[in-house]
Amino acid sequence: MLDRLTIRRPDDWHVHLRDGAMLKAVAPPTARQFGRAIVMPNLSPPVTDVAAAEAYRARILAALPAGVNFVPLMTCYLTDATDPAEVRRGFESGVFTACKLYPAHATTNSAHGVTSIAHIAPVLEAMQAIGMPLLVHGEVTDPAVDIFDREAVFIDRVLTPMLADFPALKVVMEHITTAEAAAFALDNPGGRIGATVTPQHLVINRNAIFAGGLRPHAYCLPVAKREAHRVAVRAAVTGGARNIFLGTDTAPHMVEAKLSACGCAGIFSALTALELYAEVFDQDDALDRFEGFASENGARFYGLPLNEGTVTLERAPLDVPEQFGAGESHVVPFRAGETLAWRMVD
Ligand SMILES: NC(=O)N[C@@H](CC(=O)O)C(=O)O
Ligand SMILES: [Zn+2]
Ligand SMILES: [Zn+2]
Repeated sequence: MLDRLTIRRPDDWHVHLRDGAMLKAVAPPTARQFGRAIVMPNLSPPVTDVAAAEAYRARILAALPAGVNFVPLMTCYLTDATDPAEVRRGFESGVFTACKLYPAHATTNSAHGVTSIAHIAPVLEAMQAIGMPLLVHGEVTDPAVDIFDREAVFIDRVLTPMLADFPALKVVMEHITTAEAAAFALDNPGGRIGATVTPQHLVINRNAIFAGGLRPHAYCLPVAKREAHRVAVRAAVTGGARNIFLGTDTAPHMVEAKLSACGCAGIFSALTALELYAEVFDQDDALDRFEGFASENGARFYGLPLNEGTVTLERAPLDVPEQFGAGESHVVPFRAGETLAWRMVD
């Protein structure tokens, strides 16, 4: 039995670092585990231009301890009014790595998101011309569509026509949760379609949200689906699909915002991200495929060099803290109070 695993330094291709005091708290754990991270732009106000992204990047770097080797990769939040010239300038100057499509009102801080793909057609034209990836929160917002069907319906109604209209556009299906999304990624291995998968969607199904009572800490978007979907997504990940990569979607919210009559969506996993995934690969007898998922597939999709250096994990119990941050106002991590089977060796 393998008890120690050394892999190339991994990247997290979907992270929410927030801002202010929260940024100072959550940036160091992500930087401890990962060489780079795609930083989501859904601040309020959102990061919609080059100047805002440069300023945010500087705040992220300032939140890290001296000497930490971590590169935040910035994204541009698309709105109906995004200027294609600004997107192009940001990408060509190395500030923007990608653009993020939030359908308006699909998730946290998406009120300024896109109301129709037609409104961003000139932006998508520019992006496909320069090879800039589009990162998609892939859920429709039509209130007539059941919340558990919103991802699958998005593939049919939005993603498929968009890929036909912009035949060279590279797209990452973020935080996939369904058999339909996993199949779509597996059917499109050619380098045009990528997908990220969170730790929670490999571990929990929708029962976790209602286990003995309402469980706000198991609530994120896209919401966890029924067991057959978890199994399908997990099989694609631990089966070694080369266009599926690590993206935690670590999304911290203060406990009072989670435990509310209208609780926020988001699960915080940054403290133990690698350990959560390692446990999944180990359970599926797929530890030999963990490095591809964590450290290679994403970089290859984005056309970035693989990281130098390594991280090591060992098979040893790791207690997930009950809370992150002292006092009444804190963040509750994913699987708080549980013991994981792997731990990163510093
Ligand atoms: N995943 C979540 O449930 N929440 C994210 C937004 C997102 O990634 O959709 C957040 O910013 O809190
Ligand atoms: Zn999202
Ligand atoms: Zn997210």
